Amino acid sequence: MIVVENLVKKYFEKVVVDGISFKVENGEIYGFLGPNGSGKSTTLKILAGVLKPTAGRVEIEGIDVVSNPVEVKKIIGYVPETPTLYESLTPAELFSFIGGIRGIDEKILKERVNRFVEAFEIGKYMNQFIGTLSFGTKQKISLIASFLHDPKVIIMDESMNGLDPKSARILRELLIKFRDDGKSIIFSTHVLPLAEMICDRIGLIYEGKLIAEGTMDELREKAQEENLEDIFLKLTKSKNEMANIIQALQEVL
Ligand SMILES: Nc1ncnc2c1ncn2[C@@H]1O[C@H](COP(=O)(O)OP(=O)(O)OP(=O)(O)O)[C@@H](O)[C@H]1O
Repeated sequence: MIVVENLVKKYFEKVVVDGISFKVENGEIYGFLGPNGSGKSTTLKILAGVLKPTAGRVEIEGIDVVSNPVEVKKIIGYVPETPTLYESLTPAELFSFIGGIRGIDEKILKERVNRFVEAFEIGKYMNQFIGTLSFGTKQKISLIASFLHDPKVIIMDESMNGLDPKSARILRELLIKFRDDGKSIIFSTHVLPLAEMICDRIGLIYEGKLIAEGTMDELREKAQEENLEDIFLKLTKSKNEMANIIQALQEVL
């Protein structure tokens, strides 16, 4: 379970996360949506213990992220927006290294690696330097690296980016399985149909504030719109601007 209370992050004097609170239960997929620059990555980095908050509290499975970052890292799988991997290792070496530092039993590690490598079809790259691989392949390696220790809590920042349709589908099915296993999952995405399809609840962040939260039905009720794209545009006050912007573009093009 993830509990976020009155979270604030300032960069110098600029407030980019402005007192947000939410929970992600066990066995729940929570979609974290918002326009560019609204504070999603910053929030997810704080949840993952990568960044310190200016104020507020985050607990993961009852453990405070700020005072116990090492304990928290044992139980979370964090997939950053841009894969940050050791470019001079091969995927095989990276997974073995992760198995070592995470203390994963060798037999279990081998089984998990084989299963994920097969699912994401990266077998042919296992002995190639990560630095030479495509963005999408690095993204798959980053996902596998974050799942190998079977984390209770999964935090993913735009992790569908770069994945081909088959791998995106595999990841979607995997997230549903993780939810059914009782894990807490939070992910940010701009792929609204994906969020609409698999999220139990969605939080909408705008200029650092959580402006709406709920199930799809609750969001439909709040925005008086049917699909998530219209809900998103209405609640982020973009809907009325769109017609003017498109009109202005048509005049110059
Ligand atoms: N290291 C930093 N120093 C100063 N400002 C930063 C820093 N990192 C992020 N910001 C600012 O914080 C705000 C929120 O950024 P963040 O990356 O969290 O947004 P986001 O919602 O994830 O956006 P996107 O959808 O484009 O990925 C932005 O205005 C960004 O410029």
